[in-house]
Amino acid sequence: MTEPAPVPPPTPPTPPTAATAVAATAPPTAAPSAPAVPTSFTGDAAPYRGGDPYADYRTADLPYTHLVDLADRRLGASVIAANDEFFAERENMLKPGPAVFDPERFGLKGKIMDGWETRRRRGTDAGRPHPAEDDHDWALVRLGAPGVVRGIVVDTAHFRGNHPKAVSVDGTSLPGAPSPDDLLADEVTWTPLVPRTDIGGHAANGFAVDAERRLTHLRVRQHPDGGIARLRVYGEVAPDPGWLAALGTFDLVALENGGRVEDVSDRFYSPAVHTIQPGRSRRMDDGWETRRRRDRGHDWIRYRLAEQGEIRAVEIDTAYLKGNAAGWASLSARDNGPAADDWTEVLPRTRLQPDTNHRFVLPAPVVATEVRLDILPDGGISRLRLFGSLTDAGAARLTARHRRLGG
Ligand SMILES: NC(=O)NC(NC(N)=O)C(=O)[O-]
Repeated sequence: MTEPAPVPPPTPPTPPTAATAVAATAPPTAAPSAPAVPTSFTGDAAPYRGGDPYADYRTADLPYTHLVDLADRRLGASVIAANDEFFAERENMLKPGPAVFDPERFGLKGKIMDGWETRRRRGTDAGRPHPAEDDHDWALVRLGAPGVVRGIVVDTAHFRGNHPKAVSVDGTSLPGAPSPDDLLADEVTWTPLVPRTDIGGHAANGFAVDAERRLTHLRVRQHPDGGIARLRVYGEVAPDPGWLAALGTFDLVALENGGRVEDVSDRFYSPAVHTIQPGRSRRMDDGWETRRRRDRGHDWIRYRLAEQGEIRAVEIDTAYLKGNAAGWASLSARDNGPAADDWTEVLPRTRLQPDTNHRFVLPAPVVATEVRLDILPDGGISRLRLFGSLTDAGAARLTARHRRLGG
């Protein structure tokens, strides 16, 4: 079976976040660029003058936004501590979707901002009213899954005169579930990901990251103070091979286990990566939904497994897709090798029901590194689960990668 021709991604109709804005136009297989290079945004944005607050938002196409956001709250990321959050809570930084701005909303402490915002720093006395050169605010972020960071977006949407002058970001890797105090201890070594760099207000400030290490936590600093609307940390999940070996059978395509979406026919309503997120979908936009097709084609997603695995059981869930669930689905698999283009059908075209989890035991285990889901003719699914275990070769490669990344 030959792979269907991809349908080009559409232009999103509404003003999006930095992350979704660039995701919609980024090439799906672009390689990350090497050194940490800031975007060109610096300085204040103009004061808000009414109308669409995103009209003068500054953003750019960034080559790493097709990767998974390791700081996605839905993957389990959390801002576990910050030294100050006087004006706005640190947790806002990891919310999915664009930051919201309502010019009329004020609370008892000031303007309600959809981001993490600290108070204004002051100097020591009347003769030195300005903050010292090294004064800064910090927040500690636990990644949703340990991984290698390829790019970071510090989104200052709506922070026009109160964004930080500069930011810096460092990463570390600690086992287990370290507390904020554990992370703040002197002996923790931090790898610089983004050196202290001036950034712009009301802008998607993007940084390519060159750090070939498996990281579990980030330290975000704003110099000397200010507000950050959203933090996106793009990269590749690096699962713990010891954990996967202990589990034995697990979901080979789950994001948290190192599975990923390689390409997809349609990104119109929701990203295909939703189909491999943890847990069951909770509403329609938590799954993957395509446009209504008016041609004779069909939609599809191509996935890469955590490593070479043996798939034994499959779940295709259409939860919350009721009038728009895929009509039929089929699954094909291929294994890396000389004939890597040969797809083998492992689940024949099968009728799907709306809002239903469908379970299939495969007649024989299927060894694969990639899987393609075809849905006919269009519509959506909420989750795909591919249960099985790693082959010996897959487990060995994963262990070697883990060691290479300092795990
Ligand atoms: N207009 C403001 O946003 N002012 C202050 N911030 C909030 N959130 O009120 C400040 O000092 O940056």
